[in-house]
Amino acid sequence: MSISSILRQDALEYHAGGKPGKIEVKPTKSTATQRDLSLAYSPGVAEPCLEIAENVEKVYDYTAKGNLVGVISNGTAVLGLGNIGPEASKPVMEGKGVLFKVFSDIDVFDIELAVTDPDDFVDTVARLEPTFGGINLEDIKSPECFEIEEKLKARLKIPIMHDDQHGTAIISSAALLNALEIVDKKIEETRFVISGAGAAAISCVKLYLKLGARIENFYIFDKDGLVSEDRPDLNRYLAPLAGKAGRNTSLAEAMKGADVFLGLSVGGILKPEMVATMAANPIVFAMANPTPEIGYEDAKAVRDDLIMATGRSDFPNQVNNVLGFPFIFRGALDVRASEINDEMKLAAAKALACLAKKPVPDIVNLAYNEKSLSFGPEYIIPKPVDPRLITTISMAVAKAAMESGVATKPIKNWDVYENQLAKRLGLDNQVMKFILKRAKSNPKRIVFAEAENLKVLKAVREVLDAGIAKPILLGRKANIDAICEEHHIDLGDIEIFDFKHPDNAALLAEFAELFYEKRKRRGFTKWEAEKQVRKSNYFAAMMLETNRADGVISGLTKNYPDAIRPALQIIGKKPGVTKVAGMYLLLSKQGPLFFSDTTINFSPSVADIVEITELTSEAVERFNLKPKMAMLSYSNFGSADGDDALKMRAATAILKEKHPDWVIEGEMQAHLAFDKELRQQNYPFATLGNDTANTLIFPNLSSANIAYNLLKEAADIEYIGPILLGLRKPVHVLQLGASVREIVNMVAIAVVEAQTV
Ligand SMILES: NC(=O)C1=CN([C@@H]2O[C@H](COP(=O)(O)OP(=O)(O)OC[C@H]3O[C@@H](n4cnc5c(N)ncnc54)[C@H](OP(=O)(O)O)[C@@H]3O)[C@@H](O)[C@H]2O)C=CC1
Ligand SMILES: CC(=O)C(=O)O
Ligand SMILES: [Mg+2]
Repeated sequence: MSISSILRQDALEYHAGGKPGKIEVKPTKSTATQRDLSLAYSPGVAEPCLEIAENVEKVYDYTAKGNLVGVISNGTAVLGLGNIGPEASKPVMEGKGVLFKVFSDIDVFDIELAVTDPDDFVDTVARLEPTFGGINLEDIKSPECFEIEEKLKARLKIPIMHDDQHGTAIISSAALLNALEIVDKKIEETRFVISGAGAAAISCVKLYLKLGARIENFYIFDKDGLVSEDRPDLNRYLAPLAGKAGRNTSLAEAMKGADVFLGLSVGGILKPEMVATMAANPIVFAMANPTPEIGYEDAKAVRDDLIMATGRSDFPNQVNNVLGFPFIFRGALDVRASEINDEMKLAAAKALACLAKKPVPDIVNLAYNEKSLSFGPEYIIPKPVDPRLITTISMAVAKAAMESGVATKPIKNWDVYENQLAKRLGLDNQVMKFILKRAKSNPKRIVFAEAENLKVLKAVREVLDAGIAKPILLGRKANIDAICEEHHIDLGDIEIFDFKHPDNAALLAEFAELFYEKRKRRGFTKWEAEKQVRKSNYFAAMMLETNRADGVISGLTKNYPDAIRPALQIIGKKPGVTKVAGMYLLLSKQGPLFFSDTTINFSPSVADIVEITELTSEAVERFNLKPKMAMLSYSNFGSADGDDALKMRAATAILKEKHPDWVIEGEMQAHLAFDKELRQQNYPFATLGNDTANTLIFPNLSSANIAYNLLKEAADIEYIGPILLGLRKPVHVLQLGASVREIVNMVAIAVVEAQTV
């Protein structure tokens, strides 16, 4: 498998385009004014300098050191490309910087050193200790890399890790343990063939031995052949790993009957005919980059019982140290660990292996264009884009650092730490966490009107795992079971209601009668009523109406007006309410934003706006938030007199009078809802006061709908909705194509609503 010429051109253009390279330095403080500059530099900068001079630990308070990692190489073993020199290694080191940033929010200076002598290398790096919170050594050839790491660890008090050794060992161990579990083999009895006897390979072998593998079961090859006792050239790192088989044993011979092949050498050296001779259910990790020892498809073509992994992202099972280093360093930096020790490495490997067995978040399936990743031969290890990696691995590493006594700044509150980690990737979602917690405190019966659907069934599994509701599924049992079986979804003994089954004829008749009573003066005949309640979303609404369920989730496969109709016809509005409306929640970086009415009322009157705002305020409070409402328009506090401006002005006046304690202001342009300074300068009377709005009320459906759709697409903001307001009991209609996560969120919202009905 070679890199195609198109890809080569793409890669070169990618790196050369715009500003050459992949990273830049960005200030984190305001530099807009002369005053800012005086603080950032002279004279202000002298103050933190003096503080640090007095107490060197304060460098963590006043500089970027605590979040800064040096990625340092001399270019002697760059990927599988060999000794190509420090300049040629720079794209890889910049790349590593990018991965540190996007996966764990760690800042990196990449440093390429023109030095190969181990002692010179150590002296140079040791002198950088004041700059960095941690040091990631990268792509340094063996055996020098071992000596370099050992000496630096002895000299420095910040965490240091040679990633090609330990990152690779940790990640491949997690994948190996899971693969062995799938093929039901014991590591003690597993026979390994290792291609490569360098930094990565030696470290992997050592960790596998710690996990229970036996040294006599290893056949390790380098350029000169088998690492065997009869070789006089073995260095002090390799000699203890030498086997008894003669040095002339070939790779092909060793592969016969082998259980595991691990490639950490160069591309293309493993032949399909060798894979063909391996033991039953063989495992091949061809991890050389960018070209693996054998291509994924070439290996799979000769063995259909093979579990195959590579270091690349374009095939299943990417076993690459990117799954480790960002999160290992995150955990180590956060507890200000003095080193990265074996306990921390093993904790990372175990956490990673466990995570692969948990249900895969939708966002990961989406990223890989997969319908349903789940633990098995094609998914032995989580994907690098999995948003749970940061919390799972970093917390495990931080805990292990504390337990092994190397943490100088222990974590005091793990919930707070978990939130901080999630926030680093913009995953902070306090609002939904609150709703999920509240739902769990008193789970309600939620009926899923469209249960013969993969996404719904996956959501139901998550709902069961989270304990937020008692799901009832409407659909044919055989169909639901078939989908679950195909996608390895275990729903246990969940209630499945095959409502059209002859056994349920009496219930259907009862519902038809009730529906007829409700709608006979709205033109429905008995025959039509019987027909309607045989539709799943009518049946679900009937279950809710007759207290056989506490909430309904429907709509995923229907169009919105069709899906909402049964709720309006059967459940109807709350007493005293004349309007039903739809609200969206956007989880913006600044915090949650509620938009209303995005879904139902085309051109609401002043009275309608008042009612919609009241319903919205009540719903926002259910999220444990105080509504701070901006009544939006194109005019500011009477600056224009168009119909919509007048409408929002009048509605604001009524609401202010009715609810004097509310935080509500208007009419105003959308930016004023967020720009406190501008508002205070020009409209100091505006009672949003020192706050920014969290609830936006729009003058009509077009503006609300356009605004939230624009934001969610252009600004890539996660959203939840539409949340129906004004119904007597909780019914929520999903948007066509809603994701599993959105469905789960809607269930939680329905449960919390049902708790207060
Ligand atoms: N997927 C992942 O996460 C990772 C993958 N890797 C990959 O592993 C490989 C090795 O990296 P690293 O250990 O850092 O580098 P090293 O230079 O330390 O080791 C390379 C090893 O490969 C051996 N080798 C080279 N050519 C052959 C050959 N034809 N047959 C058998 N052995 C050979 C070398 O033998 P000799 O000692 O005789 O020179 C050496 O032992 C690279 O391809 C790298 O991309 C590395 C880290 C992580
Ligand atoms: C992934 C990595 O570090 C390597 O291939 O060298
Ligand atoms: Mg590397």
